Amino acid sequence: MPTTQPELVPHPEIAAEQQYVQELYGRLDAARNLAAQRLKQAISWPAVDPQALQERDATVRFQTERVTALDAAEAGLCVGRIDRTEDGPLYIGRIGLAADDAGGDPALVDWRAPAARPFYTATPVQPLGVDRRRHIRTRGRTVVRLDDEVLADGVAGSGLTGEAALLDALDTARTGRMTDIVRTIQAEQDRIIRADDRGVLVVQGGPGTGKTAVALHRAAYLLYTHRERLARRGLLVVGPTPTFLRYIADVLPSLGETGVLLAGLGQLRPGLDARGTESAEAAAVKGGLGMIEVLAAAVADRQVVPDRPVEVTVDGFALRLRPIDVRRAQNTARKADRLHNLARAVFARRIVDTLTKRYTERIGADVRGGGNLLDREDVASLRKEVAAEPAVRLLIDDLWPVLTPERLLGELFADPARIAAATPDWSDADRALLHRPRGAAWTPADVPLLEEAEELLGFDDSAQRARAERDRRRRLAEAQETLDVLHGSRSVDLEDEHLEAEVLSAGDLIDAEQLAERQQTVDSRTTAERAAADRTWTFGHVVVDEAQELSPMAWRLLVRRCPTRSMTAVGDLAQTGTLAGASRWEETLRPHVGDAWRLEELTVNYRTPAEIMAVAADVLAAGGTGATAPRSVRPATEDPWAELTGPGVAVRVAEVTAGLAQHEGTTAVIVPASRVAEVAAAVSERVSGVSSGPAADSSLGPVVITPAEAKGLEFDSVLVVDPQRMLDEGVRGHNDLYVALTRATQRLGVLSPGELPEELSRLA
Ligand SMILES: Nc1ncnc2c1ncn2[C@@H]1O[C@H](COP(=O)(O)OP(=O)(O)OP(=O)(O)O)[C@@H](O)[C@H]1O
Repeated sequence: MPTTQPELVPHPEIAAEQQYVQELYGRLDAARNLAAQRLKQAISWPAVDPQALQERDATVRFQTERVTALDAAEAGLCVGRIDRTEDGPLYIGRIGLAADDAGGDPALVDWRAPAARPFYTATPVQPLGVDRRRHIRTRGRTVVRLDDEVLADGVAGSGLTGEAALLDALDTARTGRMTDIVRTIQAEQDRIIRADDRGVLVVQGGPGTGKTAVALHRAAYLLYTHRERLARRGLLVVGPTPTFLRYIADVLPSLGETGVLLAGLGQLRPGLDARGTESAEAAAVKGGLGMIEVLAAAVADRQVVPDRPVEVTVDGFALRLRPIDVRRAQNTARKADRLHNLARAVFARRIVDTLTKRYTERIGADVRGGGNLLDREDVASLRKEVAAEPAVRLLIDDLWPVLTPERLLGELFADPARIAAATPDWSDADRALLHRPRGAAWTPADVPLLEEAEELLGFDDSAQRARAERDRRRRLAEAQETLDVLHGSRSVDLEDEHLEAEVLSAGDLIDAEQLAERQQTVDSRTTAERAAADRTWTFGHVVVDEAQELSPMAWRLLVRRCPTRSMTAVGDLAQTGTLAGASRWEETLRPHVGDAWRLEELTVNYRTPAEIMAVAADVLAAGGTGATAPRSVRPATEDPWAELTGPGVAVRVAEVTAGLAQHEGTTAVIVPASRVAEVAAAVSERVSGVSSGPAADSSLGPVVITPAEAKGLEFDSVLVVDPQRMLDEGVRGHNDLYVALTRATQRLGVLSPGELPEELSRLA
């Protein structure tokens, strides 16, 4: 059973632990000094050639990462210890530190190492060779609290690991930034964090069960366990919104991992930050797999066959192109290459051939009725003339334009006629959802479509490749010249002929090809930077948070970026807010990964106090999904409440928020989308530091946000406004209200202008 040592009565062993922890910090300082010294040395290495430069960059990067990881380990370096029946105590911490005796246990074991596992999973029923577990809490470098659990007595407890330390951590006021949970990871979470990385691991869990925490600690675990592979291929963490990404941004760095790419769905296309908004229905239509066909049809629609002959004038001769000529050129091009932009060259060649033929027929015809008078060379020069004619180029552009994904989609969405042509079986209502003015901002739902379009269009890089080849030849020629100069100059400098024979010239050591290669510049970007800039980059592992929100098209994009399917997806089907999001994991994943996925569940809610969760559970039940609410681990210190405000709801919200903002920690006012402006204005008048919308930041003051914007976040105080409208307005209204109610870590109030919805009768 857990024994908690109240802070006022010092634990008898606190001084001994302080001494050990002090020693650990001594080792940390030594490791940090060594890494800093090595970094300094590496920076001053002379980089005589690109190879040395590359080696220097790699060492600098390695030592920088080491220093960063050691710096990150400073806060809470040692998290606890296990006393093993056979082998004595083992200290667990944020990093591993070697002991003086290389043969024995390390002074500190990294929490991710296999030896640390019993710290998180040993129970009185299954003690795994552990007699006692001790959680050590430090402030700065000072030990302030010890919490012991005796496991050897076999008395089953609450099922929680280090309950006292856990509850202490959960009661801490929030700062608006998520923190790591290395000290108090629970057994069911540990199992998921360390699970095998093959295939897609889906983690389903209710609100507050630690899905985000688990996903991020799993990322850190995988980086530790498969360091080399993941350092090369990179690890991508996908979150729903920029606010959410900011909320989780500190966790991996605090675990010493800085090389991870965090991206929202709107940022998965390099060079684009899609933050446009659109209706839930439009996003749903764009998220369906039916869009694959629509895009293919939209591309085919840009390959035009005119319905009557067209004429083009070359050097005063009108040359005629019949629809059948274009159709033939089109068929040949489509057979030659699947990708529109690459097949275009074949199409253009066929059109130029046909026009050249017409041209030769016109000017080479023998007036006396004999054969064509032009020889091969004449025909070749006429062909050149046709190909260079601007009118011919324009015609080819009309019939088979070069398309970027942005152009294809922009022109498709802006033109109802194009939409109709690409969606033969769609209703007019669905077609109208795709329509938007030209130049409107791209939305997150557009990103998978732009990427899909890129797959269909391809990119004709022949000009780029030709340029690269020309560059290579130039470098080669320059290198040869350099070597020639060196060779020519050596006998001038050396008078002794014998000596000259013994001196190796540059040309003997290196040939022009090698020298040219070394003149190429070295790419010194980190893996994450290179991955972020390259749309063809494939990741070693992808972590998806709030995975229930992903549309089928978004899944398709992510699977393309991770062909090994080594993915972790965490989410909650009871919180799905988008129409295109998941209702069943099986249905969502099978089209993309077949059977290569498995499900794990988290069942304990660490965030929301039991009394608040009981209110949320009623809403969940009324939603009819059949899902059960997770079990809360702690009681509320204040009961949740509701108040009927009448029509002046915004003013009352402002008054109550001003009161809540007096408490320590963060405050959120969660409102239906149609009330954001009114409520945000009223609250801003009363309280300072208020922010709202997608960029809202609770570390600055109260935030006024929608349930969609609150997804994944948590706040000490939550005020839910107009629950009835939230139910009516959301496309999955019960899920929205459920999300809103479960954001609170301490206190919850509900303000309703009219009658409380039946679902909240517990608060009446
Ligand atoms: N083992 C743990 N020790 C300490 N705190 C924990 C632990 N597990 C979860 N928490 C805390 O509980 C809160 C909820 O965790 P998290 O946000 O990861 O839950 P979630 O399942 O992603 O929730 P939601 O579905 O609402 O987004 C966080 O403050 C997190 O730090």
